[in-house]
Amino acid sequence: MIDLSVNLNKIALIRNSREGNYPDVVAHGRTCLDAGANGITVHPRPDQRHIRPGDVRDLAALCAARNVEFNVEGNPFAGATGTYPGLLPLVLETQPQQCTLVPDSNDQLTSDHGFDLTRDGARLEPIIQQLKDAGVRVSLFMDPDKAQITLAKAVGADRIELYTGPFAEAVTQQSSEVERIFAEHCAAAEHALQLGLGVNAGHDLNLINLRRYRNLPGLQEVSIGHALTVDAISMGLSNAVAAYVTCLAGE
Ligand SMILES: CC(=O)[C@@H](O)[C@H](O)COP(=O)(O)O
Ligand SMILES: NCC(=O)COP(=O)(O)O
Repeated sequence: MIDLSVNLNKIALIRNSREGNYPDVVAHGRTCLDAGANGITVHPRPDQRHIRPGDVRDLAALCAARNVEFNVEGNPFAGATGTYPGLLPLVLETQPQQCTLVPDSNDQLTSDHGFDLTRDGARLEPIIQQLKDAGVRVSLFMDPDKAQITLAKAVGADRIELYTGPFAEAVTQQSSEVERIFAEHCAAAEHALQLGLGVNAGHDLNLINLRRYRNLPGLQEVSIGHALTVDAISMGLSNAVAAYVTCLAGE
């Protein structure tokens, strides 16, 4: 079975468009776990556009109470800014089971590439060691590039998370590239498995492209947020409108 870790960024994004705590991110995390999700993912960003440090603390407590995996993603090189303490201090404080390091810049719209470990490997290595010493499993966000995945093992990663954005886009476009890209991911996954690395995947996975991607060799976990949140709206919108119409009719 492939584990599903639900990314709650987009619930927090809606919450942040008003003052207050509506929707309640922790309550929605509980709903995801009650519905069968295996864990929760968040990706706090320095601008706190969605997940805030308090959410990380509260969701860590929820996941610990439910004995499920908590996965915190983010840029390890982003230092403290304003009320954002920086990824490393936040992870060391909240002790998630897994930390997925992602090479995002501070103002990035969303994650769009894996690590270049030829460039970043040396400064990543002590960070990975520090996290592992604290008992946190470390996954690195990677493109399906075998040479880079060999370096992921060399710098001490436990797992990789394959960046699935281009695969997802090819499926959406019904491009003839889908099978070539998927074959590249399969080769990368097999290479990682041979090195003893675990294999996660994520970014823009959805109910359509997963029908193909779920066949990736050794796939342990997918983290999904954007499409799952959109599906929650689409699948629930008729019911919600009907409930309001009924309410307005005085029923
Ligand atoms: C690491 C990754 O793949 C991203 O999908 C990320 O977790 C999502 O971040 P945003 O929700 O900020 O786009
Ligand atoms: N690691 C990927 C993730 O957490 C969710 O990505 P997306 O489904 O929001 O694109």
